Amino acid sequence: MNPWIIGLIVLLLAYLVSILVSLRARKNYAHLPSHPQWPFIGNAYKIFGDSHNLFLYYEELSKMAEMSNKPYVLWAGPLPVLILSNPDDIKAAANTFLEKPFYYNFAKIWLGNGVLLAPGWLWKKNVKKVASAFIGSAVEQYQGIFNEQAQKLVRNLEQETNGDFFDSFYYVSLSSLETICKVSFGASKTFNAEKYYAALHQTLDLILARITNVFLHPEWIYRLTSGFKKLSESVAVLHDFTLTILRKKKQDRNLGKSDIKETEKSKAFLDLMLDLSETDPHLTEKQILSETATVIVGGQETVANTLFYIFLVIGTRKDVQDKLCTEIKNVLGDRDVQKEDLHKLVYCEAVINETLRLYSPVVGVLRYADRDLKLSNCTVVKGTAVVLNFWGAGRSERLWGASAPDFDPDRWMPPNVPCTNAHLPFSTGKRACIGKKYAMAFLKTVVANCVRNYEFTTDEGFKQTSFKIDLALRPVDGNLIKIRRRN
Ligand code: HEM
Repeated sequence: MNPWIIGLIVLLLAYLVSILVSLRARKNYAHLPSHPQWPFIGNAYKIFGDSHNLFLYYEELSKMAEMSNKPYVLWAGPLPVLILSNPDDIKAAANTFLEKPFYYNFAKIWLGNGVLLAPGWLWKKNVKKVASAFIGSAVEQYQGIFNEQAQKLVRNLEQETNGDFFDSFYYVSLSSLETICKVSFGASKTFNAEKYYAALHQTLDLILARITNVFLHPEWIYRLTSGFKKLSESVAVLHDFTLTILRKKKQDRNLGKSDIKETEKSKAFLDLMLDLSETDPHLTEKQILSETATVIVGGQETVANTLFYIFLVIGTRKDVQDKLCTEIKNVLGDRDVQKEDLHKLVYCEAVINETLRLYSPVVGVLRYADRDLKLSNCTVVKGTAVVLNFWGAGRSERLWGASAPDFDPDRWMPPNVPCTNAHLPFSTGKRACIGKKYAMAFLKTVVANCVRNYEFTTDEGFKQTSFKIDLALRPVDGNLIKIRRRN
């Protein structure tokens, strides 16, 4: 028989089998909003294209879910992906499902089995150890680093006070990277933030390029590409930084020396991991490398994006900057931020929360349903990939009222009662962010320092800007600000 005909029959049979396997899910999800399906690829045609196209689709499906108040279903070929936007559904799924779908594996070459990517059983073993470096009392010890870094950012921004519009992303990225690296590595002399940043961004870009190209998903194909070679090289740069510092620390420990100076108030994340590894055989050098890379990426990209959006939104609102200035003056005057000040910066917290509600850097996360779960409008069928849609929950007019699209920090101020149930930028449930306390303390410290030194103005283009989903939410354009020294 003609080999083409044999190939076609095999393909058809595979297609029929996949339809049969997914019959139960198809029946369960038949009443949910979706787009028309194409043979073989289902709705996957909706996610082809660039990261801007991906955002437009995400926005469209979020609106469909909002209007119907039901989950949206996407068929990635024969595989169902259920997008949950209702906070109760999101919470139920986040508390039930520990596993992550295979898409996360594309970052394993870099983050290994660190807590972000680890299978459920390993995550349970390690999460408390990693999280112990970011609980309240540990974060309080980093306040000196936060002040130092915020002041450095203020100094770096000085060169942009010539009245021209500029893109603040590089400045805030470097600042958040240096901060999380100081917390992770301690005061290492070998750390070069610019070199680390270049490798980090090349790594993120290459992983994203793979996620958005289904032809690169099979491992054996990807390994034949130049992208794989480049990714291996940039990951090697990142791992070498950590390994050099880790091995030096180990050497010093063996010699009974410590590189922790008397003046350093906090213990670096790596030192904490090394302490724990003395009694915990699971904390191998490889595992410590993965946990450190995870903490650095967790604490860098998200924090940088949040600061970037804060500067953009406050630049459109002089009244918000005036209120921030009054609060900063009343709580701090001209002095450094101390840990006792953080809870008093109430309006500053409202500005951060409102920015995160509208521009959550992580628009959604994925979980793998390893069992059935009953929700209000459907049953999640085992084998489904579930998206927890934080963007949809944060912008829902049903939950936040008609003013949901507006930037309004006052909705967080008493006596107003915000819909905290639908505010999920740090995720929720078992695998939620462990860095929230760190993030809020650092963000407040930077905002206080920057706003008391500069007045921000945003380019008009920002109001019309659209977004793209490049792992984190990024604007397509219109992302420029202007700063002026305050008297
Ligand atoms: C505004 C800042 C931040 C935002 C919006 C944010 C958001 C998130 C989200 C949505 C997740 C869940 C990811 C998933 O389920 O796939 C997550 C997890 C994580 N974040 Fe953050 N994060 C922020 C800051 C930080 C910081 C500062 C650190 C470290 C110091 C950090 C470390 C982590 C880690 C280690 C995880 C994995 C937790 C686990 O799976 O157990 N994050 N973050």
